[in-house]
Amino acid sequence: MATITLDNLAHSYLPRPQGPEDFALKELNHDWQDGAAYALLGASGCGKSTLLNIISGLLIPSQGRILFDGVDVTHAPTAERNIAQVFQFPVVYDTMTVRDNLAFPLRNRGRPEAYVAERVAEIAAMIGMEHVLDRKARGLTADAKQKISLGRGMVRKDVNALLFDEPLTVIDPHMKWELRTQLKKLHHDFGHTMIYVTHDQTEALTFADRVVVMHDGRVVQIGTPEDLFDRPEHTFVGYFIGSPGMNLLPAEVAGRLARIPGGVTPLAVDYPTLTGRVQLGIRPEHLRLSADEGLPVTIRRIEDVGRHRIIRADLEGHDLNIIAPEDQPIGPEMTRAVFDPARIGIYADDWRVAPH
Ligand SMILES: Nc1ncnc2c1ncn2[C@@H]1O[C@H](COP(=O)(O)OP(=O)(O)OP(=O)(O)O)[C@@H](O)[C@H]1O
Repeated sequence: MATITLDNLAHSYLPRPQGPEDFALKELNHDWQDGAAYALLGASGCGKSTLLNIISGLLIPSQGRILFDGVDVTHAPTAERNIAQVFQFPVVYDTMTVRDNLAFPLRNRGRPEAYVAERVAEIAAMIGMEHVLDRKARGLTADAKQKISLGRGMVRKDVNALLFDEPLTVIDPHMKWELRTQLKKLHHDFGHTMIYVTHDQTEALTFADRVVVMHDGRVVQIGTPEDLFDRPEHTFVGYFIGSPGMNLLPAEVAGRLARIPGGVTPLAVDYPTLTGRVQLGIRPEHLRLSADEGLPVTIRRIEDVGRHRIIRADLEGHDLNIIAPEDQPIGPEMTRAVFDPARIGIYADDWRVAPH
């Protein structure tokens, strides 16, 4: 395993980039800690694959360096980086048996056959393919082939890092959950440095110790799933994480009060004088409906999603989502929304503002 350092890294696909907007990956400094499980999360086109390809050596960055345990590998080819990769679609040898496919990376490195057999058995059990080890890969479903790809990616214990690029796309939903749990267990048992690219927040939040959220070519926050939920550093994180995401309302902040559509709501802390576009952010979980306190809302729709209800409301022309417990009665007198002051975040030009 290795610590992977990104040093002033940036990438533009254009030969002569003029400004930040020409960079698919904007300047980034970060250490991926040895043995940690990271998810790289963001919407399509935000630069996830660009970053992963730089780490794996498929792409040479136009700026900065990448180091494995302090050694500069910026220009080293993939083969020299000692990493295992699993892609979105299966990469298997059709004419080989499942067993030989799984054994391939180990035999390639000249491991003794007894060790190969032991590891293949372990991995086959993990991906639930013990019973088809002697079948040829040809003719297996895409789902089964992708499990082989995952198994092949994980069979070596001595890699610097394991990189996954949306590896569960072709896997059926039930198996997805199972494989994600297995990957997490594998990480726990072997302590590989893992980087897992996805645009699916559930996948990222269940798999990773640390989630790296990317937006528009920039890393906007690196944190635990709890950090991302409790303290989104950027409005994109607030909006992208959560179901539904954080509510954002235009605001004017003075001391411990925020003026938002519908009136004034108290804040738990003082803020400095703010410039730029100021917004108040609050998660639907931290709002509650009331008959007599808070700001006036119009309820448009109530969705029952099992564990709780999502109330789609309107606050002076702005959407406001509120999550209410399933057992809370919602009568016609519940026409106000109460904001929990301790859970409000204030944002200026999309970045969270630290209170005084
Ligand atoms: N080879 C390329 N040449 C030019 N532009 C590219 C190339 N590859 C990616 N881009 C652009 O760089 C930006 C980031 O793309 P990237 O594939 O890294 O995003 P992503 O988050 O992985 O998206 P997806 O999930 O759709 O693969 C996009 O605007 C994309 O159009």
